[in-house]
Amino acid sequence: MTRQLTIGLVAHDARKDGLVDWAKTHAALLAPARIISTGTTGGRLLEALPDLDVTRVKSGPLGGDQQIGAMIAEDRMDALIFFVDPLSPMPHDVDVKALMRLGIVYDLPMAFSARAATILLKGLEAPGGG
Ligand SMILES: O=C(CO)COP(=O)(O)O
Repeated sequence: MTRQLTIGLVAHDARKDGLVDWAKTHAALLAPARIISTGTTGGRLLEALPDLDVTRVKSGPLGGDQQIGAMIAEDRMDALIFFVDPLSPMPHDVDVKALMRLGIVYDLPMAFSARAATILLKGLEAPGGG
Protein backbone atom coordinates (compact mmCIF):
# COMPACT_ATOMS: atom_id res chain seq x y z
CA MET A 1 0.00 0.00 0.00
CA THR A 2 1.32 3.45 -0.87
CA ARG A 3 1.61 6.18 1.75
CA GLN A 4 -1.14 8.80 1.91
CA LEU A 5 -0.03 12.03 0.24
CA THR A 6 -0.50 15.40 1.93
CA ILE A 7 -1.32 18.13 -0.57
CA GLY A 8 -1.79 21.83 0.18
CA LEU A 9 -4.67 23.39 -1.74
CA VAL A 10 -4.97 27.16 -1.52
CA ALA A 11 -6.59 29.86 -3.67
CA HIS A 12 -6.83 33.61 -3.56
CA ASP A 13 -10.37 34.99 -3.70
CA ALA A 14 -10.44 35.67 -7.45
CA ARG A 15 -9.19 32.13 -8.12
CA LYS A 16 -11.39 30.19 -5.67
CA ASP A 17 -14.05 29.33 -8.26
CA GLY A 18 -11.27 28.11 -10.53
CA LEU A 19 -9.79 25.91 -7.82
CA VAL A 20 -13.18 24.43 -6.93
CA ASP A 21 -13.86 23.64 -10.61
CA TRP A 22 -10.39 22.11 -10.94
CA ALA A 23 -10.88 20.03 -7.77
CA LYS A 24 -14.26 18.75 -9.04
CA THR A 25 -12.63 17.67 -12.29
CA HIS A 26 -9.85 15.87 -10.41
CA ALA A 27 -11.88 14.66 -7.41
CA ALA A 28 -11.03 11.01 -8.02
CA LEU A 29 -7.28 11.71 -7.90
CA LEU A 30 -7.64 13.98 -4.85
CA ALA A 31 -9.86 11.55 -2.93
CA PRO A 32 -7.05 9.41 -1.43
CA ALA A 33 -4.99 12.44 -0.37
CA ARG A 34 -4.98 14.38 2.85
CA ILE A 35 -5.64 17.98 1.86
CA ILE A 36 -4.52 20.99 3.87
CA SER A 37 -6.22 24.26 2.97
CA THR A 38 -6.36 27.79 4.23
CA GLY A 39 -9.64 28.62 5.97
CA THR A 40 -11.85 30.07 3.27
CA THR A 41 -10.47 27.89 0.49
CA GLY A 42 -11.04 24.78 2.60
CA GLY A 43 -14.61 25.84 3.33
CA ARG A 44 -15.31 26.24 -0.39
CA LEU A 45 -13.77 22.85 -1.17
CA LEU A 46 -15.78 21.07 1.52
CA GLU A 47 -18.99 22.74 0.37
CA ALA A 48 -18.44 21.47 -3.18
CA LEU A 49 -16.78 18.13 -2.33
CA PRO A 50 -17.80 17.06 1.19
CA ASP A 51 -16.13 13.67 0.87
CA LEU A 52 -12.63 15.08 0.48
CA ASP A 53 -10.30 14.78 3.48
CA VAL A 54 -9.74 18.52 4.01
CA THR A 55 -8.06 19.96 7.10
CA ARG A 56 -8.44 23.73 7.37
CA VAL A 57 -5.80 25.97 8.89
CA LYS A 58 -6.30 29.72 9.42
CA SER A 59 -7.30 32.01 6.61
CA GLY A 60 -4.29 33.14 4.56
CA PRO A 61 -4.22 36.76 5.74
CA LEU A 62 -4.53 35.57 9.37
CA GLY A 63 -1.55 33.22 9.28
CA GLY A 64 -2.73 30.26 7.19
CA ASP A 65 0.01 30.65 4.60
CA GLN A 66 2.58 30.63 7.38
CA GLN A 67 1.03 27.52 8.94
CA ILE A 68 1.35 25.71 5.61
CA GLY A 69 4.90 27.06 5.29
CA ALA A 70 5.72 25.57 8.69
CA MET A 71 4.40 22.20 7.51
CA ILE A 72 6.71 22.40 4.50
CA ALA A 73 9.67 23.19 6.77
CA GLU A 74 8.75 20.20 8.93
CA ASP A 75 8.59 17.90 5.90
CA ARG A 76 4.87 17.27 6.40
CA MET A 77 3.73 18.29 2.92
CA ASP A 78 4.16 16.44 -0.38
CA ALA A 79 2.99 19.15 -2.77
CA LEU A 80 1.42 22.60 -2.88
CA ILE A 81 -1.22 23.67 -5.36
CA PHE A 82 -1.86 27.38 -4.96
CA PHE A 83 -4.16 29.20 -7.37
CA VAL A 84 -2.59 32.63 -7.11
CA ASP A 85 -4.27 35.87 -8.16
CA PRO A 86 -1.50 37.69 -10.04
CA LEU A 87 -3.58 40.84 -10.63
CA SER A 88 -4.52 42.04 -7.14
CA PRO A 89 -2.45 43.53 -4.35
CA MET A 90 -2.58 41.40 -1.17
CA PRO A 91 -2.26 42.68 2.38
CA HIS A 92 -0.39 39.49 3.21
CA ASP A 93 1.88 39.49 0.19
CA VAL A 94 4.91 38.84 2.39
CA ASP A 95 3.28 35.66 3.71
CA VAL A 96 2.55 34.47 0.17
CA LYS A 97 6.17 35.10 -0.82
CA ALA A 98 7.43 33.35 2.31
CA LEU A 99 5.28 30.30 1.54
CA MET A 100 6.58 30.09 -2.03
CA ARG A 101 10.13 30.66 -0.83
CA LEU A 102 9.95 27.75 1.63
CA GLY A 103 8.54 25.55 -1.10
CA ILE A 104 11.61 26.34 -3.19
CA VAL A 105 14.00 25.92 -0.25
CA TYR A 106 12.65 22.42 0.38
CA ASP A 107 12.25 21.55 -3.32
CA LEU A 108 8.54 20.92 -2.86
CA PRO A 109 6.54 20.21 -6.03
CA MET A 110 4.36 23.31 -6.48
CA ALA A 111 1.88 24.59 -9.03
CA PHE A 112 0.28 28.03 -9.17
CA SER A 113 -2.33 27.62 -11.90
CA ALA A 114 -4.75 25.01 -13.24
CA ARG A 115 -2.79 23.35 -16.05
CA ALA A 116 0.37 23.11 -13.97
CA ALA A 117 -1.69 21.71 -11.10
CA THR A 118 -3.06 18.96 -13.34
CA ILE A 119 0.41 17.95 -14.49
CA LEU A 120 1.64 18.00 -10.87
CA LEU A 121 -1.26 15.92 -9.56
CA LYS A 122 -0.88 13.32 -12.30
CA GLY A 123 2.87 13.22 -11.66
CA LEU A 124 2.30 12.59 -7.95
CA GLU A 125 0.00 9.70 -8.74
CA ALA A 126 2.46 8.12 -11.17
CA PRO A 127 4.66 5.27 -9.90
CA GLY A 128 7.46 6.82 -7.83
CA GLY A 129 5.81 10.25 -8.12
CA GLY A 130 4.92 10.82 -4.48
O1 LIG B 1 -5.11 34.21 1.25
C1 LIG B 1 -4.94 33.06 0.98
C2 LIG B 1 -3.62 32.60 0.49
O2 LIG B 1 -2.65 33.60 0.48
C3 LIG B 1 -6.00 32.07 1.10
O3 LIG B 1 -6.70 32.22 2.30
P1 LIG B 1 -8.23 31.82 2.37
O4 LIG B 1 -8.35 30.46 1.79
O5 LIG B 1 -8.62 31.86 3.80
O6 LIG B 1 -8.95 32.85 1.54
